[in-house]
Amino acid sequence: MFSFSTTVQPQVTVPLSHLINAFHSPKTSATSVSTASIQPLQRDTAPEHDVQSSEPVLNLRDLGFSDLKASQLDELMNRLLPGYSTENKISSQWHTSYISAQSFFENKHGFMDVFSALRSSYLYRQHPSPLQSLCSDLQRWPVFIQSRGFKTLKSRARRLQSTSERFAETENVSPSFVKGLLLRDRGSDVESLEKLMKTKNVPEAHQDAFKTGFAEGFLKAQALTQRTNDSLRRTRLFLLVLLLLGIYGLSKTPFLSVRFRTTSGLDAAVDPIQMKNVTFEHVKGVEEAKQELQEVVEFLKNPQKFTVLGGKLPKGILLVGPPGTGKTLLARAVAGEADVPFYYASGSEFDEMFVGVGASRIRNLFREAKANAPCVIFIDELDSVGGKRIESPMHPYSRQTINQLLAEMDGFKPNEGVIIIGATNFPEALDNALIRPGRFDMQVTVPRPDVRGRTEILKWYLNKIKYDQAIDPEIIARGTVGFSGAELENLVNQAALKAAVDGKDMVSMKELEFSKDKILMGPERRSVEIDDKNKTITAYHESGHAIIAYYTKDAMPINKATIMPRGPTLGHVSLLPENDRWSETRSQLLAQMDVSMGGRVAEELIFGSDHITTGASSDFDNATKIAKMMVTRFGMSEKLGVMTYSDTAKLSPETQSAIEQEIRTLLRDSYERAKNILKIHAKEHKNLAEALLTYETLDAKEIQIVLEGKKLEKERQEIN
Ligand SMILES: Nc1ncnc2c1ncn2[C@@H]1O[C@H](COP(=O)(O)OP(=O)(O)OP(=O)(O)O)[C@@H](O)[C@H]1O
Ligand SMILES: [Zn+2]
Repeated sequence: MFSFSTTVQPQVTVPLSHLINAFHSPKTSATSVSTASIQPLQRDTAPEHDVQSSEPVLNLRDLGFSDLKASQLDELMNRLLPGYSTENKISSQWHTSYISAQSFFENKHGFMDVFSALRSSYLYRQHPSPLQSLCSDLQRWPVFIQSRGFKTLKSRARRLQSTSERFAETENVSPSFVKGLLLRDRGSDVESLEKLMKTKNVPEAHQDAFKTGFAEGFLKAQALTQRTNDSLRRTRLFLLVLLLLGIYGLSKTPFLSVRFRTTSGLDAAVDPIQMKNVTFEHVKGVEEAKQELQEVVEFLKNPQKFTVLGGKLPKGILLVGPPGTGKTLLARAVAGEADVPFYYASGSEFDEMFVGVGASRIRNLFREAKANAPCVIFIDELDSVGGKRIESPMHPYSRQTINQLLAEMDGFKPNEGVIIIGATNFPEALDNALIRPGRFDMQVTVPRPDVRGRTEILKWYLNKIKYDQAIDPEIIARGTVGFSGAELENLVNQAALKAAVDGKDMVSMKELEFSKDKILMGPERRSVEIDDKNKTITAYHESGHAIIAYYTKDAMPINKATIMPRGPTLGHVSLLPENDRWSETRSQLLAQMDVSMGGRVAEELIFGSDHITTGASSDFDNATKIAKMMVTRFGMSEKLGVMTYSDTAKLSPETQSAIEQEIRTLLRDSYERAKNILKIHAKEHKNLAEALLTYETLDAKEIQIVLEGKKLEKERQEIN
């Protein structure tokens, strides 16, 4: 029998795909409750990594949690996966615990917070590999804390809980291991926050915002924490705080009229929020959605006339899309465009432990709204009230709540002028009754913005700060495939922070690139001493990637090369797709593989095969992933033909080995191609590596100058 105790070291693995599935599509599970599973495994029975399924596994032991006590482990799991509970554990060799997918969704922001903290934590640097793959999977998620001005008090409280409190209340509340995890070198900063709040006389009402801002700022501008010079730090901190307050103020101004709805108690007052100031103008890069909603606006402006003329409208509209893409903003804009009241509710508010509370809140909400029609009712996180998890023990009264919602929706006529807008990330999770005609029967998709949308969003947020006119937002947009509106907003904010910290009076391309890299790769590590030998190896390694990218026809254009350590990496080369790529050609895929190979090939050619380093492991991961996809999914292997092989574990041993053989061949050929190019361009390779050693970072133009054999005139970067 295995039990959690201080002597046995439990190895906890969380199959990432479970989490991601739980997050993205609860329909993968037929049952109503369970989806995500956490499996604390006995060490000697558990494989290091789940090779069979080849899915990325977050191995907590690898993360440095090897000496956790049972209680600490539970505490940690609770933080990572709210809803995880010890009681659920089955006492068998394989402990399995299920958490409700629902509670997982509801806490998604908290969950993200933990990961963003993890990502910027020292652990990331200490144990890069598992976290790295985790983070790259999370890249398409909002892996940082979003600052939003207009969620309910409840969700704001939740956010506070998950960010600033963790920092601010370290002394007594957080168990010490969490402190070690999240606050490794921040102890003194937390103190200075308290001090600062006292000395600056921050008014009570602003303290929370101040704290959140502070904590967020810290996660974001982590470079600060590594300064050693105390007085320097204090000035910078002060600047940072000023800036945060500035940003806070800015974000408040257009929405001054927002009032938060309180939701405690049965008869909670329902206050409409007048959305005069938010219009479609404020929502960028979602043109189709805006067009579809235009009709709704017309209707709200004059419901009677609209219906007399024969216009037909659904009562409910479902906005579907990933987090942070602007669903809430769009709903507000609909109300704002039509100049009608906006009632905000979050699905999770209706989810109550007590009989009738959720249902009565819904009743109140609709009563108020109908009395003030025309108006918009917005229900955020609709899936958490209208999900399929009927009769689950975790949510005993949800059926009642759904029924009430259905009854209310059926209970008024289309021409009464009430429009209900629901938002969800997972339409599949919704109860079928909700999406029947006469209810939420219109779906509007709010996708992640494409390159044009991203450019617009960046421009929009840049216009709120001081920036260098030479900035080309499109370049940043091209390098941020998959970012949501909220993420782009954060990118601009971080750039502004960085500029303030560096004492600049405006944001330039440099700060934008900086914050993009930081979001994608973790903070810079200027303080890390890297000896000359390693620097030289890194310079040749990175130049290797760059040379291959430069001289391979179908490779993406180079954006930048650097040997500045960042996150777990010692340097990197970034490439920019010319457009968002919806599909890729065989030769583009091969080019990507070749570029990945460039680093190791360079090490081998320059320093000899005895001196190759471990630095190429993620390059090989990349190349292998591509090769595997080509063979098993894209039908790009002659030997295996145009067939897809999804579950490789279930294939016959012969097929498995044929696949492996093909992948190996693809990789070997790629390696040879890269070697060939580097041999031909040995001179350029050397020049580029030397330029990197001198200047540390080179942009696309500078790389071109070096490779064309011209002289590079550039200010030497100071490396401290
Ligand atoms: N398309 C966009 N244009 C401008 N700003 C945007 C856009 N998308 C997101 N944002 C910014 O990000 C913030 C968060 O977006 P919002 O809350 O509307 O997203 P959401 O889709 O409702 O997310 P969630 O599903 O997490 O609730 C907005 O307040 C806005 O500042
Ligand atoms: Zn590399």
